Amino acid sequence: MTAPPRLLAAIFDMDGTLVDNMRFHSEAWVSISRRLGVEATAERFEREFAGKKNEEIFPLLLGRPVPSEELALLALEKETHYRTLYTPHLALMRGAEDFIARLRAAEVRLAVATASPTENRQLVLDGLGIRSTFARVVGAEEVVHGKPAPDIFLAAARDIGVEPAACVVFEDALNGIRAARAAGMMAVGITSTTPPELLREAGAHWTAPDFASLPPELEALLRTSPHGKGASREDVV
Ligand SMILES: O=P(O)(O)OC[C@H]1O[C@@H](O)[C@H](O)[C@@H](O)[C@@H]1O
Repeated sequence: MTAPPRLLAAIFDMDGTLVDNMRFHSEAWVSISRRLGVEATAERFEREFAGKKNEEIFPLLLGRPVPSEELALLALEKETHYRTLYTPHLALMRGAEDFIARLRAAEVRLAVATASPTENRQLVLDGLGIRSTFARVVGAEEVVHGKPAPDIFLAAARDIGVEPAACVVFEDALNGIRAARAAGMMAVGITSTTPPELLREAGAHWTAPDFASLPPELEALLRTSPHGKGASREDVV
């Protein structure tokens, strides 16, 4: 890869990245699929649907267009079930607090770009008291196309005033990694949900199990930030 001029912004996916919650989403998806009489596995949600918007997932799941009123009811049912399952487990991903503090100290701009709807964002970002950490939170309803379209990451970068090539995205979903690459950003695959080799195949430059075990290349990248200690471009390649 060609090294970016600097690291100026970090854009975080929320579900599966800032928090380790994808198994609760999958459980809620499997449960609503069963009720609707559709065969669907947790793996299908994690590999094929994760990162897409609910209005994109339900028509794929049901194999037909879903009118907006029906869609709103289905989404409410799935998301309410997910929140009931996940709320007792609410916690930041391992190492996230320290890593975010380091990014802030390095004056890296921070944003969240998530396919999750408002109430899910409230649960995680307000529930953990981290919303004000981010200069911008872009949600599903603000873009027409969910991941793997680049729209949500481009919107985040635009709103925080950083060119895509100077942004690094942290993502756990294959669709999210593809979206980050389509946006022209660097991509780190967090392996909470998907094996590292699949994330790399989708385009992740690096992978890590969590924020406490980030690869050395990322440390070098951090040194190219406004208050980093100064790494040469070659260190990052
Ligand atoms: O973009 P994020 O934060 O990974 O959110 C994705 C999730 O958003 C949820 O609302 C969907 O129901 C999930 O199936 C989806 O995976």
